Amino acid sequence: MNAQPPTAQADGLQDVARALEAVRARGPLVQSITNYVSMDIAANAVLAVGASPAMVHDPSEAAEFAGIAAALSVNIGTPSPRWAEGMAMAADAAVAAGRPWVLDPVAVGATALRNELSADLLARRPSVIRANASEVLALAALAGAGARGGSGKGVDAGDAVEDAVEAARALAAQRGCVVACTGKVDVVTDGERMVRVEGGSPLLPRITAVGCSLTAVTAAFCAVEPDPLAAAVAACAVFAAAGTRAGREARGPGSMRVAFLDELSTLDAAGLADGASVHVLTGAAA
Ligand SMILES: Nc1ncnc2c1ncn2[C@@H]1O[C@H](COP(=O)(O)OP(=O)(O)OP(=O)(O)O)[C@@H](O)[C@H]1O
Ligand SMILES: Cc1ncsc1CCO
Ligand SMILES: [Mg+2]
Repeated sequence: MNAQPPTAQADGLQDVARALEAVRARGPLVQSITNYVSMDIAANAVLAVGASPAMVHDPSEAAEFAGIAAALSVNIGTPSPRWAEGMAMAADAAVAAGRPWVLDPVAVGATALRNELSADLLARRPSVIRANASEVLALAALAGAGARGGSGKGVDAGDAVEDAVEAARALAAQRGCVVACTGKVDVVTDGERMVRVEGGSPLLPRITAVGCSLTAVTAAFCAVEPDPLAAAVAACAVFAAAGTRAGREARGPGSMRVAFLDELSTLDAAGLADGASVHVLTGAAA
């Protein structure tokens, strides 16, 4: 392990600002297979950062669409056997086309269907896994990456990110992917490098599907940034900054949801520096 002191925050945030500019300049087409709860906010978050969302899940078209999308996001939040078929076909088509895809294993650990589906999708080589701490612990245990399992309450986390950092690192190393473990702080790792992103607001987990939206936005960043660790850090930092800034004005979850989408759409380098910080814990960021 290549231990280094935390780098200057500004360096990491400059990379984030460049990645955000690239998303806005290129407007990548992002396919999302996501749960019924999240469809609206996830599509709006992808639009707000400057990409084009398309919610395409049915097995009759999911693989065909993955061939034209720049990146794919797969969220298992409201699963069924038919949706699972579409997820597997789309993931395989994305990999065959050399496109990145991001997995969100919602409430893995809660039911046999979610465990089987998550294990199946994990074998299809996601570029990034974006999950809360309880989901990271559960998925790592399922994958035999040495964790104790999670204490989630359905789709909500019951564990702190700090307690899932080693599971995230082990899972990423075992699978050769990036794990973005989110919560009060976010930790992003590829098994060697580890980056912590700070910011956000306690109002964020009081709005449903903000994590699902972050998963879809992570796919948008993966479409323009070839390093999936840098892409996941950028998505987390953009959410952290927009969350911090929206949280200052919001009166509760309702106005927060609106303010958060507005902040996402207007965020610039100054807003990033105002609302988020990026700390490289181990390994080179670039
Ligand atoms: N207490 C908090 N303070 C600041 N930011 C937070 C807090 N909790 C979550 N966040 C932020 O909210 C976003 C969603 O992360 P979270 O871990 O809550 O996802 P999740 O549990 O998968 O959510 P969902 O399943 O409802 O979509 C991330 O950007 C994360 O940093
Ligand atoms: C509330 C809820 N139930 C299934 S998915 C979802 C969205 C947050 O994960
Ligand atoms: Mg979630």
